[in-house]
Amino acid sequence: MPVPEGPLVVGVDSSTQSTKALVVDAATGQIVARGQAPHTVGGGAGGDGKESDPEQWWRALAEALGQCGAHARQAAAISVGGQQHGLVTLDAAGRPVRPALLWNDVRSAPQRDRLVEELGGPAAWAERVGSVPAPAFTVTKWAWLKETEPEAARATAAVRLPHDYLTERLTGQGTTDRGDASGTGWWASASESYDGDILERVGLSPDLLPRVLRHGEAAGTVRHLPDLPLPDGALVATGTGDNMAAALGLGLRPGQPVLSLGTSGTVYAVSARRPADPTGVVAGFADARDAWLPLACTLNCTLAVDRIAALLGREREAVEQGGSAVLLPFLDGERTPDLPLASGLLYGLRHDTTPGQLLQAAYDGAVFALLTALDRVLDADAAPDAPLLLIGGGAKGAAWRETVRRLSGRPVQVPRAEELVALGAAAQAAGLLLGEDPAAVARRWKTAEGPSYEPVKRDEVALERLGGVLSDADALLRGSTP
Ligand SMILES: Nc1ncnc2c1ncn2[C@@H]1O[C@H](COP(=O)(O)OP(=O)(O)O)[C@@H](O)[C@H]1O
Ligand SMILES: O=C(CO)[C@@H](O)[C@H](O)COP(=O)(O)O
Repeated sequence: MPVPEGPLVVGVDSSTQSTKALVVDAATGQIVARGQAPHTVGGGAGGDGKESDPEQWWRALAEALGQCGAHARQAAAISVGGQQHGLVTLDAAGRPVRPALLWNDVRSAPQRDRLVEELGGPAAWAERVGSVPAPAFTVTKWAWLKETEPEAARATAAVRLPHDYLTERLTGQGTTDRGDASGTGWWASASESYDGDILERVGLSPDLLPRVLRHGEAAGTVRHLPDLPLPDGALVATGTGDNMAAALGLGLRPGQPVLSLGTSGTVYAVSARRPADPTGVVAGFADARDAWLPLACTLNCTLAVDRIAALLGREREAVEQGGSAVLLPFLDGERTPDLPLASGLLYGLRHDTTPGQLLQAAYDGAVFALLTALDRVLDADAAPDAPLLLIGGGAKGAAWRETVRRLSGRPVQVPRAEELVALGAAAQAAGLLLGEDPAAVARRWKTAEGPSYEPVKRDEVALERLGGVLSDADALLRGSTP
């Protein structure tokens, strides 16, 4: 391995399933060391939620950094990208009051419906906040907590997002950034500030929230932390949500579409225009710089398809083409389309349907849900033939890639760099350290380079079949019948 040229920086991705840490040479983008440690997601008291212990994220960070050996101790700057939306409630001593409610916990669907109506409906939310909240959004989770666990809400002295929690443990300062703040539902994109009226409606004092840093500001420096292999005094960048970090990590320019296949499926692009989609399909996030990140997200992506592969007793690549089965893999309810109470649906079985075709149908269902949002995400700046940048753990799989090609009809590019969230965080840390634009840092590191795949003819028959089943099964998918 070549000797690093520049100062070393650390980029962290604290996502749903694990923490990944990279030590990167700020001059060249070369990955000098990496570490990864898993997280546990539990169902909460009733078993129907999605919760994780923030303390475990901290321990996972220590473990992942520990795996980076001496290199982490030489880092001059660090930044943390984290799963978006999660509600972290801390007591006066900074300890979690209860496990964090994660982005894919849909128990706050009734509170979401009420909040949308109270504020004047979807169009009013889109205009003011930039997004019509899904039950993913922090504001709906806080409303759920106030209603369902009032003692926990009363004991809360600070409210944080996952990346804020980790950043604060590094620096001792309560901070966040505009990218991740834009997924709370109480940060209004129209005014680029916390919305006092929304906070009042859900009974949350702004004093409990972190300060929103501007792009390029430092969150602080690493304080003395004996359990973490980082040097005291290293610079800490703002950090951001994982999708915003990946956009930085790709050095994304406006109009370049990204499809990310991880626990969540996401489709997004950077835009110079503030998004405000009244249908609620597109969340109008801010990016981690000064632009915007219109994004649509599904709850059921790689984990759901892996689960179906396991049920069928097949390897994830053991797909077969053909047949007429349709599988909507909405195992966790769904966000795109907005069906929080849905469960998975299988239709179109015949005597000759094979297990491999059923697995392919699960891939089709997951990719179809994401692609329905692609045109809404892209604005007038987007070239219709721009390649889809395929990232996330699923991008390593041929079955995912071929499904995306067949159902999108677009060229696909798969960046060789695998950990784009952690790389984006590293680029943010390098940008802070060197006084450079983090997206320019990532472009200098050539993170988006990788094999390109020509477009293939779009499989209109499969798309039509999927769309037909989705609309015919609407009543079933909207109901709570398991
Ligand atoms: N070689 C592979 N082929 C296809 N999918 C893979 C491969 N390796 C990992 N994955 C998928 O990647 C997913 C994790 O992706 P990742 O982007 O790390 O998720 P997250 O950031 O949500 O925790 C796993 O659920 C797994 O299905
Ligand atoms: O909710 C969203 C985006 O709005 C998700 O994309 C989360 O940010 C979780 O990300 P992963 O753990 O799947 O990376």
